[in-house]
Amino acid sequence: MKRTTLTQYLVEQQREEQAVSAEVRLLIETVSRACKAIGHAVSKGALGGVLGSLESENVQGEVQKKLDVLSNEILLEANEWGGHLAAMASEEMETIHRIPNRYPKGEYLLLFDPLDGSSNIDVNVSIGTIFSVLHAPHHASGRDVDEDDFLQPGVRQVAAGYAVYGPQTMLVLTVGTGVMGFTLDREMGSWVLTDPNITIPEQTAEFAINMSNMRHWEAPVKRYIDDCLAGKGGPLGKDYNMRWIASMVADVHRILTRGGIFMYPRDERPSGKNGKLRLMYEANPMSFIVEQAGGAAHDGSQRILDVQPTTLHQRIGVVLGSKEEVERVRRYHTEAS
Ligand SMILES: O=P(O)(O)OC[C@H]1O[C@](O)(COP(=O)(O)O)[C@@H](O)[C@@H]1O
Ligand SMILES: [Mg+2]
Ligand SMILES: [Mg+2]
Repeated sequence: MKRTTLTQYLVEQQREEQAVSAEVRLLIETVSRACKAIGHAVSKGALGGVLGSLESENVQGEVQKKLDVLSNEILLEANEWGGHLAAMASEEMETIHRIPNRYPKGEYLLLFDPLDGSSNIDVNVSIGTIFSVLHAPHHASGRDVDEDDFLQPGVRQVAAGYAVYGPQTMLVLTVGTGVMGFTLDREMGSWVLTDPNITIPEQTAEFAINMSNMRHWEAPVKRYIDDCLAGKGGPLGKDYNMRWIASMVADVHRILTRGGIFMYPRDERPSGKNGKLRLMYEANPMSFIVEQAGGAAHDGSQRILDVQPTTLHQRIGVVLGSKEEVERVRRYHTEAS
């Protein structure tokens, strides 16, 4: 069987499809190498001394796990010299990280959630890394990048992807020409294309939501989940199944594989009115991937990829997955307004 590696796929996207520049190709390869290193650390668990929490908190006031910080360092270090970057931004860093002493200035910006699903680290459940690539606006002018340069809507993403550290380590990637899944061949150390042209089935009978927040949800979300729970005899006319892993990467990966709807909606708590997930390095890359796989993503009203960010770490409600169900939730919101 002919094996296509990530490198071969990217070269083909560069030369034949002109979907990526040589710089983006190298950048993705660098990120994918960092993900291999993170996956390696994850797999060592207690033997590598990587489990548990630190004393520190990140910018969102969340206690940092050792692996949050280690993964952030691995990504920073790999990309400091390996890519054509002007700057990086991360869930774990308050401000942007400029690439020092580069001339000409790098053309791209990299954003990442170095370790997604932190609550699952110590219990040996799938976790991941999410990343997004943007152009650095005005890079030709030679001026230093600032935080405002990152505040671009998700439609401008040049590439997005995630690595999932589960029973298999996989990298799922889009450069705007569909979604490709690569599995890490640990013996060879290479990412092998195992899931070409991933598409999400339009219809589904599976939902993913943290039900413990039900009492805080807005009415349209409650209506949708009530309809799902009503099953065959209810308005949707079918029995639904539910899954919640509590790692966005793993939940979205399941949806890409077998369809479904994923929701972390904004809710009526003061702390929930803007949602929980982060727009720039969780919602945007995942929405780009989901749309490229034929699905849809909105925040309850607006398409996520059209949202104009105002701050680097802003949160947003997320509804994504199989088109028909995602559109149904949007309709429920419209009918309620
Ligand atoms: O614990 P909850 O409220 O169900 O939240 C789970 C969600 O939080 C997250 O873990 C947040 O990501 P981080 O671990 O990167 O902070 C998502 O991956 C997941 O969808
Ligand atoms: Mg996350
Ligand atoms: Mg994280």
